[in-house]
Amino acid sequence: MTTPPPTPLLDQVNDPADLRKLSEEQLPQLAQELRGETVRVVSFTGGHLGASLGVIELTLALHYVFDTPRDRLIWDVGHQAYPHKILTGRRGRMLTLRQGGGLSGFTKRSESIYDPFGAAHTSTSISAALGMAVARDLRGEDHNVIAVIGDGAMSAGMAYEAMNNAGWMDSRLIVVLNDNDMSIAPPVGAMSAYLSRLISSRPYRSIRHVLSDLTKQFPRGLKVAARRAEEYARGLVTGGTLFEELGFFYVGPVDGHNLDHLLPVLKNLRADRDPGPILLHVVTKKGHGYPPAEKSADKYHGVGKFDVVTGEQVKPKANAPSYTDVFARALISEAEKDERVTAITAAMPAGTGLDKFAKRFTNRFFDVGIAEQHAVTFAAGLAAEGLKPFAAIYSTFLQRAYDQVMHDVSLQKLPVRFAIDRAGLVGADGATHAGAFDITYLGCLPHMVVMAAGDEADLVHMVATAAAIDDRPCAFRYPRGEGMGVDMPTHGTPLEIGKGRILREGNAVAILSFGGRLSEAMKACEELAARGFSTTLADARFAKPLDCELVRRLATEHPVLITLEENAVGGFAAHVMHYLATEGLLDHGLKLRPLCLPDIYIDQDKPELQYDLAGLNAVQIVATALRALGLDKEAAGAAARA
Ligand SMILES: Cc1ncc(C[n+]2csc(CCOP(=O)(O)OP(=O)(O)O)c2C)c(N)n1
Ligand SMILES: CC(=O)[C@@H](O)[C@H](O)COP(=O)(O)O
Ligand SMILES: [Mg+2]
Repeated sequence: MTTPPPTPLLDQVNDPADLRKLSEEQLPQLAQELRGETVRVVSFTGGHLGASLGVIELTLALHYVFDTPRDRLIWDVGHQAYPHKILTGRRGRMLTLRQGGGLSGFTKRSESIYDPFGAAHTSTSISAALGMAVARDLRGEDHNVIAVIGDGAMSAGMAYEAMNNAGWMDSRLIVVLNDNDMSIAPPVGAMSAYLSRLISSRPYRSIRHVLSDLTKQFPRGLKVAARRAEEYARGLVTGGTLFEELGFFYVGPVDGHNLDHLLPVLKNLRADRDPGPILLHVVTKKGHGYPPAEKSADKYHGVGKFDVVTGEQVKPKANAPSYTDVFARALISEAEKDERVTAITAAMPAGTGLDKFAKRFTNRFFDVGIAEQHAVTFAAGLAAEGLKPFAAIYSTFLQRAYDQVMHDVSLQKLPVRFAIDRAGLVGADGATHAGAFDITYLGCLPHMVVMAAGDEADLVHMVATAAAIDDRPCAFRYPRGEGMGVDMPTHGTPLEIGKGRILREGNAVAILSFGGRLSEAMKACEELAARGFSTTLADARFAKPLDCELVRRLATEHPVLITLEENAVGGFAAHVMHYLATEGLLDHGLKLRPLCLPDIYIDQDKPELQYDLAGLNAVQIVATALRALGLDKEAAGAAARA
């Protein structure tokens, strides 16, 4: 390990109050130290490096000028908040970032008073900031509220809903648009093109111009009125920027890496007491100041551990293809057979594997931006016209689009196929990104077929099944990470709808698994067999329609039935229990044990440890079975050996 470069200024900064003791002349050096420290930390922990490197100067300038935490600073997503964490008393814990018991990879209210609002899903910051600004006004207080939102996050409906509301209200609010011309992938959409035009039509101002503009700009009301009068007089009725038309006072674009520009602008915004929202357009570069990040296509959006000198990332050797890759390949194969197959992502082309689909079928691939709600209804429109849309959306992000799934898809029985990646616990991203609820929120919708892949081969068949289901919507879920290493089929074959499969037969215990815990269920069966208990293992494949015949058989032929799923209470087990109760199959002594995610939010950790906490690993399945068989002592012993 090389010795980290000295950080004499950063060492003096435990919190923003220390930062404000430094002179402005010292800030460029501090920025350099902060950048080096951010790179160093993430080289050990992995994480969202590129976004953080892009806001080093902005973070320094905001904390230097504003009186945080009294002034509220809200980072959209929170994935760019590593330098903010370093400056706000968390430097000593940075090496625990994204690890069990450590710092979250996002902003989190319970972590620091400098995190006034938690995040991880995009585009919430302006709404939250407006709420805080209005609360301040109602209380008669006078602090500032600042939201920092990226250009990618600006593509989501929620950001526009918030601007629409803010522009109409009188609350004093500062929105910093951090425009690095990147989302996770290159940004898409008309708004992105508009921002580029805005920047090229208004090149950076020299410091002399910035200052003189700002002096002229305040008080804002007068400036706006004067400019409007002049525009109307000259017949320029097209108005100002889109933001101005929405009621914001637009300032910029400003070079977000130039402290000589940022500081005076921010000081002016701090001094401004006029009502209404301001939008400061700051232009930055994702990955700025770290050459390997600047050169890479994704600007080091999300990285594993890496070598600081070369930038080379440590990629653990894969033992099996990832579910995401299997899905992408299977979908391409379906698209080769049927030209109606189309694919939609909401700004996650690489994460969902659809970047591969995009290369092969450019015209049938749609990246709609960070806009899950639109993605779903757009898919509904495609389906209404007879196409076969696959909306590939992470389980956690599909939560955004619930009404669209219900109202636009399920109610109209439109055959949209939901490819739900990141089902279950996801590791380092923690609770915000866990796919914990989709079986519940999809399983209760009429018409919806809900499948979960027990292994990667079955995922191939589920893609084929989804392509074949053309009279109603369906969803298939699969976890983050590698498959089980099973033999892969050469092509997908549609499954019989609502039919599960039996993988091994026994008589003491039945395990009915739905989805990605199948491998743990298999291990549990081996362990139970070693203890002399024969187990039936079934893979339900469908939560809806449920394989009632299979459930009935398992319930009537075994004294103990365990259901297993990576979803919260109210998911697969609820369907099984509902059926059993309705049919009177719980009236004769069956010991039913539903194993699902507990009713808590599980923070970041290694997935296997998260599942330990959730009680969904093989040892806990075995302990559950032994307890149900009345072998409490053995169960305790089995659990203790974990
Ligand atoms: C609702 C939602 N959809 C998708 C994501 C995944 N995601 C995280 S960051 C990001 C890109 C954000 O781009 P931008 O706001 O420009 O920030 P940058 O990374 O460029 O700083 C995306 C798509 C998410 N966190 N939340
Ligand atoms: C911040 C964010 O929401 C994404 O970058 C997310 O962390 C990606 O997760 P995966 O690594 O599972 O694609
Ligand atoms: Mg961006």
